[in-house]
Amino acid sequence: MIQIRGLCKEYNCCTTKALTNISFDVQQGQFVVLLGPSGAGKSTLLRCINGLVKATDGEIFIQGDRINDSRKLKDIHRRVGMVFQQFNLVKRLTVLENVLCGRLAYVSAWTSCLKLFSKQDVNIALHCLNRVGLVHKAYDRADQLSGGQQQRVGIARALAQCPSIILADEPVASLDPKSAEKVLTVLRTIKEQDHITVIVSLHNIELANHYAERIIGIKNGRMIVDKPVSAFTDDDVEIIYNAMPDIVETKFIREEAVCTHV
Ligand SMILES: Nc1ncnc2c1ncn2[C@@H]1O[C@H](COP(=O)(O)OP(=O)(O)OP(=O)(O)O)[C@@H](O)[C@H]1O
Repeated sequence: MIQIRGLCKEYNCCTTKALTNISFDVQQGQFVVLLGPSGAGKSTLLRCINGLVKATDGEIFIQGDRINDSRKLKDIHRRVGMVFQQFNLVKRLTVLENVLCGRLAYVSAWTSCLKLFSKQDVNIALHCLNRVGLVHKAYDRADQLSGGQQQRVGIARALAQCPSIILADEPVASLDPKSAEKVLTVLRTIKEQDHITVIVSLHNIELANHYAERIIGIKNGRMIVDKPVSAFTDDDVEIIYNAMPDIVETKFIREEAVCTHV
C-alpha cells in the first residue's frame, strides 16, 4: 500500500509549485493511471514516490515505511521499480545485462563492478525477459531492439528488482499504438499475476480508460479528479484538460467542503 499525505514540491527556490497538498492512498495490486496536461506534475509525483525527487513537504509511506527513512532506504528503493519514457537502457550492453541491472540492489558493490552476477540472478533476469516475451533477444545489444521491445526490457529490468510497486512515467509516449498496447498489456498482466501496484502516467485517454482501474487527474500540481475508471466521464476529461484554472479551483474547493461535511 502507498500512502501520500500533504505532498508538496517546489522547484527553483519556491518559484515553481509543481505539487500542492497531494494526498491519496493506493491499495496493493491496483492499476492507477495519472492523467494531466503537460507540466501538471505527474513526473514529479512519480519521482517523489520513488525517492528520485525530495518533496518540499508532506510524507509518503510504502507499506508503512516512510520513504526517506535512512535506515531502510535501500530496501524501500528495491521495492519500487521505475519504467521511463526513454527506456533508459545502456545501449551498448546486451538485453540480459540491462535486465541484470535490476538485480544491483541485491548484490555487493564489488560484484556489480565486476559484473559477477550469480547463476540465480541470471536465471531471474532470463525469467523476467521470458515474461515480457523477449527471452530470445537476451544476448542482442539493447540498441538493436525496436522502441516497444526496449520498453519491455525496461519493464523486465524493473521486474528483476522483485518490486511491490512499478511506476511508469509516460512509458508509451514514444511508441506506435500497437507497441503501446503491448507494453500496457504486459504491465497489466504483471499486476494481475504478481499483485504488484502499478502507477502509470499517460497522455492517451482511450488507453487510460482501457487499462486503468482508477484514474487520478492532476492539474497545476493539484489532484482534481480521483475516480474508479467506471465513474470517469467526459466531464472529468474536460476538467483535467480544458477547464479554466478558476473553474477547477472552485470545483476543487466545493468538493473539499463536501468531503469535510460528510
Ligand atoms: N528539475 C526541475 N527543475 C525545475 N522545475 C521543474 C523540474 N522538473 C519539473 N519542473 C517543473 O515542475 C512542473 C511539473 O513538471 P512535471 O514534469 O512534473 O509535469 P508533467 O505532468 O510530468 O509534464 P509532462 O506531461 O510534460 O511530462 C512544471 O512546471 C515543470 O516545469
